[in-house]
Amino acid sequence: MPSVSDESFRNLRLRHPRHFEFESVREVPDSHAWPDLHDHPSVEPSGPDSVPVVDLASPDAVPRVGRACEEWGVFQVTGHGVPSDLLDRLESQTRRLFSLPTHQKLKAARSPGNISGYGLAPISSFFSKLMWSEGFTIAGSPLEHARKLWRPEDSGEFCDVIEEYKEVMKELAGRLLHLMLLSLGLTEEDISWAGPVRETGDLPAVLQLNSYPACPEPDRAIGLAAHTDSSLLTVLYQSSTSGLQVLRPDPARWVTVPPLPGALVVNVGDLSHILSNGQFWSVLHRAVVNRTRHRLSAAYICGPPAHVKVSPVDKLVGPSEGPAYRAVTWPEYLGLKRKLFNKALASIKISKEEWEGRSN
Ligand SMILES: C=C1C[C@]23C[C@@]1(O)CC[C@H]2[C@@]12CCC[C@@](C)(C(=O)O1)[C@H]2[C@@H]3C(=O)O
Ligand SMILES: O=C(O)CCC(=O)C(=O)O
Ligand SMILES: [Fe+2]
Repeated sequence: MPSVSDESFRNLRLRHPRHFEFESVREVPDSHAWPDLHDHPSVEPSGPDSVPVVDLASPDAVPRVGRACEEWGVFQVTGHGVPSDLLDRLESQTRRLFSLPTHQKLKAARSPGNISGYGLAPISSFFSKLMWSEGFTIAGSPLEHARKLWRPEDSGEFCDVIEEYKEVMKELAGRLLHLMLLSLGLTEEDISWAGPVRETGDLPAVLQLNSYPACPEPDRAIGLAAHTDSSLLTVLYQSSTSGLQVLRPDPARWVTVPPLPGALVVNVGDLSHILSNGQFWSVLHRAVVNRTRHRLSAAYICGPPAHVKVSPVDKLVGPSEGPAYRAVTWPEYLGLKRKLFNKALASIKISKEEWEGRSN
C-alpha cells in the first residue's frame, strides 16, 4: 500500500474533504479507490479455513484458547456470559451515534494529538487513499463526547450503555488474559503485574466504535486497512453483516470471520505476541465493505497498566535463543505504532546476532 509523509497527507486532506457523505454517492470516488485490494484471494469460512470458536464454559477452554492464539491469533468466544440484550443496546446506540448528521458528529471530532473522538481511523495517515468508514474512539468517560452530540436529556442512554459495556468487557478481558496466560503454562508469579490486575480487574482499555456504510462498489474500497492491534487483546463485537477478514499464510488468503449470533471475536494483539516471545500471533486483519448493508463493530482494545514494561516472559525464552523483543510500555508501543504503523513490532525485534553480542 502506498504510504505518505505527513506533508503529503496534509495535502491529501486539502484535496479531499475530510468527511464526505457516503450515502450520497453512486460510485467510489478516486479519493476512496484503493489499487491493491486483491493482492490475495478472499475466501469464505469452511473446513480448515474456519476461525476457531471456543466455548468459555467448556472444560477444555484453556488448551483451545492456547491453540487458537498460536495457530490463528484470533478466535470467537461463546459462553462468555455477556447478556445479548447489552450487545443489542450497544449496537443500537452505536447506530444512533453514526446516524447523526456529519456536522453534529464533527462537534466531537478527535483533535490533533488526542486519542478520543470522532473521525478517520488513526492509521489513515499512512495511506494516500481514504477508507470507507467512520470511527469513534472512547478513552475514559463517554460523557465528554455525548454532551457535545446530544442535549443532556438525550445523552443518558448512550452513556449508560457504554459504561455498562465497558464494565462487562473489563471483566471478560481479564478472564481471557488469564486463560491465555494459563495456556502458556504461566502463573501470576511469572508476570509481576498480572496478579494485581486480576484482583482489581483493572486492564486499561479504549473502546473503538466503527461504522462501515454500504458501498456501491465494494471491490474498490476498504473499510479498515490491514493492521494488527496494538493491544494485549481486543474483544470485537460485529453486527450481523460480515466484513472482518484475517490473513492466513501458505498460500496467503483473506479468511472471513463470520458474525455468529451472540459470539464475540478475540484478536491477539502485538503486546501478547511480545509477552509470549512470539508464541502467540498478533493477527493481521482488515474490514471489507458491503454493497447494500451498513456494518457496525465495536472493538474493546485493552492493554496493561501504563507503567508496565511488557517483555518476553523469562519462562518462555529458551536458554540458547534469548528474548525476541525489547521491553516496552503500552504508551511507548502506541507511539511506535503512530510513527511506524505495521513496522512497529519489527522495530523492537532483537536479532539473534544482537542477542549473542549482548550476552557475550
Ligand atoms: C489505543 C489505540 C489503539 C488504536 C490507536 C488508539 O490510540 C485508538 C484507536 C485504535 C485503533 C482502532 C482502529 C484500528 C487501529 C489500528 C487504529 O487506527 O485505531 C487501532 C489502533 C491500534 O490498535 O494500534
Ligand atoms: O470492524 C471490524 O471488523 C474490525 C475493527 C478493527 O479491526 C479495529 O477496530 O481495530
Ligand atoms: Fe483491529
